Amino acid sequence: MKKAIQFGAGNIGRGFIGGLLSEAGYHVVFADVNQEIVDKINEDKKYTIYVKDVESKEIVITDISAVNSTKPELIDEIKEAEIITTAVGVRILPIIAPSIAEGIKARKENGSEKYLNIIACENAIKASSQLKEAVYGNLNDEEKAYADKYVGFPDCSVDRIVPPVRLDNPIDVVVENYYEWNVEEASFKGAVPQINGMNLADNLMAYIERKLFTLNTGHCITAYLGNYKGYKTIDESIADDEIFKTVKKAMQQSGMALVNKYGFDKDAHFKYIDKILNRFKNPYLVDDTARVGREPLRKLSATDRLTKPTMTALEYDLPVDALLAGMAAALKYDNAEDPQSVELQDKIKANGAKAALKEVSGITDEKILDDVVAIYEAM
Ligand SMILES: NC(=O)C1=CN([C@@H]2O[C@H](COP(=O)(O)OP(=O)(O)OC[C@H]3O[C@@H](n4cnc5c(N)ncnc54)[C@H](O)[C@@H]3O)[C@@H](O)[C@H]2O)C=CC1
Ligand SMILES: O=P(O)(O)OC[C@H]1O[C@](O)(CO)[C@@H](O)[C@@H]1O
Repeated sequence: MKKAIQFGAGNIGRGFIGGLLSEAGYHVVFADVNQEIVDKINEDKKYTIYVKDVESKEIVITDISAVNSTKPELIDEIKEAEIITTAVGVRILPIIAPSIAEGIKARKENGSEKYLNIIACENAIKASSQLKEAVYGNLNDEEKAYADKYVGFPDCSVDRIVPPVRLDNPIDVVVENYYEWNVEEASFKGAVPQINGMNLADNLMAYIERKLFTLNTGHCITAYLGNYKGYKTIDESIADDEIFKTVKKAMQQSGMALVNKYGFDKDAHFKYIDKILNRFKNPYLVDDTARVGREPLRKLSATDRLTKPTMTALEYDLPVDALLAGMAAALKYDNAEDPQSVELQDKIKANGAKAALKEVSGITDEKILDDVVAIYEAM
């Protein structure tokens, strides 16, 4: 039996990566802290992915089980796994790293010469490399040497919109039809697994930035502007012509930065942007602005979807006004249920918008900070 472990039985875990692994013939063990979900997966041993788009379909995912990721059973599962994937959120990676390290130690103690590949499917730059660093922090030199030989950490980009939906069965999921999962071929250890839907790539940074600074840039600006105007969902927000125009312009400004940086074909890239804007309009997905805008401190940080494309565009002397409008809208994001939004608003109240943005984004260019604040104050 080929075994895969999917850390995080949430939306992407069940709605995308876990589903692909199961369809590729793996027995998928979901590892999660949510005991209710763990129990339900073990009880049903299957769930349904509802694809809701222009065309709808249902895919039943089978040959699955689950384990509580805080329990010792997880280590036994890691001993037998060929592949580990994560979709837990980038800030959770350091929390799961010690268990993964324990699993690697157990494999070494068993004298295992089986390869293990670990792919962090998170919205972040080189998330698997980040996880590797956290795992290696829990290994001694001998264990690191073992991991260097047998454990791969290929980076990836992961793209499918899977909003949380309350269905009668809590482990069923609703997804869009589109998906794209690009994984760095050269970093696999041992034979590269053949998984339908997993695209092997060699220029991963280009794929990661293409996705993060196009879909995620446009998506969060839609969320922040939509929230500001009182819309609840992404499709409602993008139907507002003023928001649509700002979002499209921001994606094109980020796009021109990518075209210059990576030599992408401009026409093809602008078509990619239009396709993404159509995905935002999907009326069958009820995707809250609060989900897409979640954790604004992370989204405004130096390497993420607002600041990084802006700084790249500036390096090439390209216009950035729509991206700055997106940042201003992020500063306006005020949601008492999102701890990072509360922290952001506290920082703004304590020190002003300019100082808060400077601290959160790492931007030191006074003119850019002033331009964002001018838009923010005019809103
Ligand atoms: N939902 C989406 O459309 C997409 C999400 N992503 C990325 O995928 C990642 C997960 O996002 P979602 O699936 O939306 O979130 P989610 O909140 O639906 O799922 C996260 C899961 O991780 C579990 N978890 C939390 N701490 C854990 C731990 N210590 N050990 C094991 N499991 C733990 C949670 O209980 C939850 O089931 C994020 O990095 C997100 O940026 C990427 C592309 C699309
Ligand atoms: O999961 P994050 O990084 O908080 O951001 C939400 C984003 O993730 C996605 O769910 C999938 O890429 C997008 O829909 C959205 O832009």
